Amino acid sequence: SLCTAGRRKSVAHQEINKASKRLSCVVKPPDVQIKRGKKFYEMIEEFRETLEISPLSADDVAEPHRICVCIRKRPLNKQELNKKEIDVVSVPGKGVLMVHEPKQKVDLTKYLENQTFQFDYSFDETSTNDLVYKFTAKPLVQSIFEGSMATCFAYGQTGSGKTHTMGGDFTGKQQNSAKGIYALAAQDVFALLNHRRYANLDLSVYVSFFEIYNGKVYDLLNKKAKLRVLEDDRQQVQVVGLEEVYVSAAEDVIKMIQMGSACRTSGQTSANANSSRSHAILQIVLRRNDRATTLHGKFSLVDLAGNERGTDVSSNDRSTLVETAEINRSLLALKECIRSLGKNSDHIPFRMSTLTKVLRDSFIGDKSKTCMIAMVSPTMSSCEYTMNTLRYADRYLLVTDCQKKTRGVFLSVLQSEGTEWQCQTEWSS
Ligand SMILES: Nc1ncnc2c1ncn2[C@@H]1O[C@H](COP(=O)(O)OP(=O)(O)OP(=O)(O)O)[C@@H](O)[C@H]1O
Repeated sequence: SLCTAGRRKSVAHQEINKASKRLSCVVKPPDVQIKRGKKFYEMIEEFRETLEISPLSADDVAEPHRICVCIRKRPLNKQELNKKEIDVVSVPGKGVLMVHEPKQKVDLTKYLENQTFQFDYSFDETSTNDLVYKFTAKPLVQSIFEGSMATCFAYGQTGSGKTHTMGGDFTGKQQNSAKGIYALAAQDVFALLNHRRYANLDLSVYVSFFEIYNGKVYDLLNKKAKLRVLEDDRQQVQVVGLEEVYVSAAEDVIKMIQMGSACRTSGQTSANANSSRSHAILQIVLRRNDRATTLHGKFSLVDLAGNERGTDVSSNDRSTLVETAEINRSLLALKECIRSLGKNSDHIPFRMSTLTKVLRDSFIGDKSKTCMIAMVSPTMSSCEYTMNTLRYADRYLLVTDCQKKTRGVFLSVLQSEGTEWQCQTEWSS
């Protein structure tokens, strides 16, 4: 249990400290840089041996959630392995993720700061897209047949695996679009459409795919046409002229994804490689086959802009600053809207950004359901970005009306600093 993990943690701490002291007395490192890295690596390995591991399996049951917050750690890649980068993230399972942050005291003694975060589900580096899908988007697909407005977000720093998760993995330059959450969701939509339980609803499936860059909407199924977002007097938000393509099979959806993704990256040079600075939104829409093609349910799958821009203040290029401010604003708005949804609040601050405006439907009413998959890179060099992601997505901060866990006492100290949230989390037994 987590309580045991908590107790073990302090014991492990002492042992690790002892071990590191011994090492530092006896071993004189010839190459400080490498030795330093290695020592942290050893400390982390020793700590890992004390962890109780119970990874999520495909046989586990996906519990229904109105708001589900998950974390996915990607494996170290080839370049990182070549550079002998250290993996500082552990996923023991049961929704827990730990970061082993290397620290140094003023007297230069090294120690690990082990921070624990709790989510609904945590996926380790061996998890497949299929497994992630089962616990995140799959339950939402079912819900749109019941009339829900569902959203699934991929959040994280550039290179942490958002596109891999949503759009599918790459073998060389070729993306396996059929293996991403977009495609897996599309396959299930058609499976359910033909299921006898929903057949009498007489529904058709439509797809739209668009991008939000610097607060502007671009249609990825119509040559990146720039579209306007309007709100009528009944507060209904409309993206004027957005293509909504009728699809009759999952393969059609995959074609649209490939077309849209190609459109998204076309004409990009390294100077304007904005795909990781824009939000991509795929919408799978269910409409009744009546005269008005009445909306029945909608699933929005969102590949969010890289969040590291939020901390990147080194650039003084004006367009980058504007871009950064816009990304920050939309991610903060998203967090506020999910928080309002969690509190069942009447006030949804959706006007704060274009992203939340176009997703307004998804934040109102008891039929709204949402899932956030936060991605993290495992390396020591991305530690700071990883901590930012974890703080953003921490279930207890994102969803404030959470139930008290009986397994442990959760302490969280919230401190608001501008648009940045800072927190400390600990388990105590
Ligand atoms: N779970 C995983 N297993 C194996 N490889 C992965 C995994 N997640 C990501 N990768 C690999 O890591 C690299 C970066 O992933 P990806 O392009 O999905 O990141 P991203 O977060 O979408 O970045 P960007 O914001 O720049 O689009 C890719 O080469 C991808 O194939």
